[in-house]
Amino acid sequence: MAVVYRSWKALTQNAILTRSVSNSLRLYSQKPPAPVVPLVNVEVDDKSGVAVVTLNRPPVNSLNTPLLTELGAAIKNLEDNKSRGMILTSSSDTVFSAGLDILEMYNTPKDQLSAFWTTLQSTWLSLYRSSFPTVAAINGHSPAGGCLLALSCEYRVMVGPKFSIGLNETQLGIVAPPWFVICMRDVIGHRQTELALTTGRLFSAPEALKIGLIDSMVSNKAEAMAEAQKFITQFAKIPPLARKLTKESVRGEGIRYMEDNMIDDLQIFMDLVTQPKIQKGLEMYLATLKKK
Ligand SMILES: CCCCCCCCCCC/C=C/C(=O)SCCNC(=O)CCNC(=O)[C@H](O)C(C)(C)COP(=O)(O)OP(=O)(O)OC[C@H]1O[C@@H](n2cnc3c(N)ncnc32)[C@H](O)[C@@H]1OP(=O)(O)O
Repeated sequence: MAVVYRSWKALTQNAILTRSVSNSLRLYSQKPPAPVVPLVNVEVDDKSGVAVVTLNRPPVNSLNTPLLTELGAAIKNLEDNKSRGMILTSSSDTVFSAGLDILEMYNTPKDQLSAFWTTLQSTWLSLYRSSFPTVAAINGHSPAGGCLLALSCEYRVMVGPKFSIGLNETQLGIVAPPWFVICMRDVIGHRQTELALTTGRLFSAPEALKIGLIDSMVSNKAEAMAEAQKFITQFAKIPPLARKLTKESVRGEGIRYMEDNMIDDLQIFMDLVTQPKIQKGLEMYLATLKKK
């Protein structure tokens, strides 16, 4: 028995030695690890104290769990540091955000699907109810979840005329949840929301301006950033607590909806999105996106 033990031990030690030599050799032959690039960049202007939060997930800033987690953490950090304001924009020249990452909803294990949706819920809530002023500088297309992010800010400046924005969920055979609807309705009103959402319409920037979906149209990102700064500057003389409580009061319906219905909302999402018919629809939509 002792002999067997000794030889087994020798064998394992030998294996450890061989492994560590080959690991070292592998280390020498490997390229250095790629730097970890943040999915969300935050730059705070020293003078104004305004933070520019840039979505940075090429090619289209589709919102997956890691991106939403980073965005949520960035907002919490600004909240903790009593930020003067936040401008949300994109590192892409043509896309603000392509909305939710469809790959997070297609053929996804239930635990991941649930983590994805709860991350979206909590990140959305922290953006929607943030105590500091928020502006979306929409420097590219902004469908569905991208439009939701923009709607959740207090002011929208969009680069036009060629980019589009809207809640196009019905065109994909899915349904914009009630909190998406509340955001849209609070910005463009009940009638326009019903028309826009039932048809899944995407609006060009001039059309969006006409119905009040965006507040301003500019011709490039620099102009968008300047106008966003200007919007935030007007709050310099407003007492922050009065501002925060007023914002919470105006946005009370959306905030309460999420606080009271987080679990039901998750359950409805899971039930709906895992239906074979919806999965087939998402598969076909992904295929059309890839074929373009
Ligand atoms: C009663 C209550 C019920 C509640 C039930 C809830 C039910 C679920 C609710 C879910 C709500 C969903 C919200 C969403 O946001 S769904 C996503 C909708 N998004 C879109 O429709 C936009 C799709 N994308 C585009 O239209 C274009 O990509 C865009 C105009 C944004 C940019 O065009 P561009 O030509 O610049 O880029 P490409 O189209 O070539 O795309 C590049 C690659 O990116 C991939 N892609 C694009 N969009 C997405 C996406 N949203 N998710 C994942 N991947 C995406 C695209 O396939 C290309 O990939 P490849 O490079 O691999 O080909």
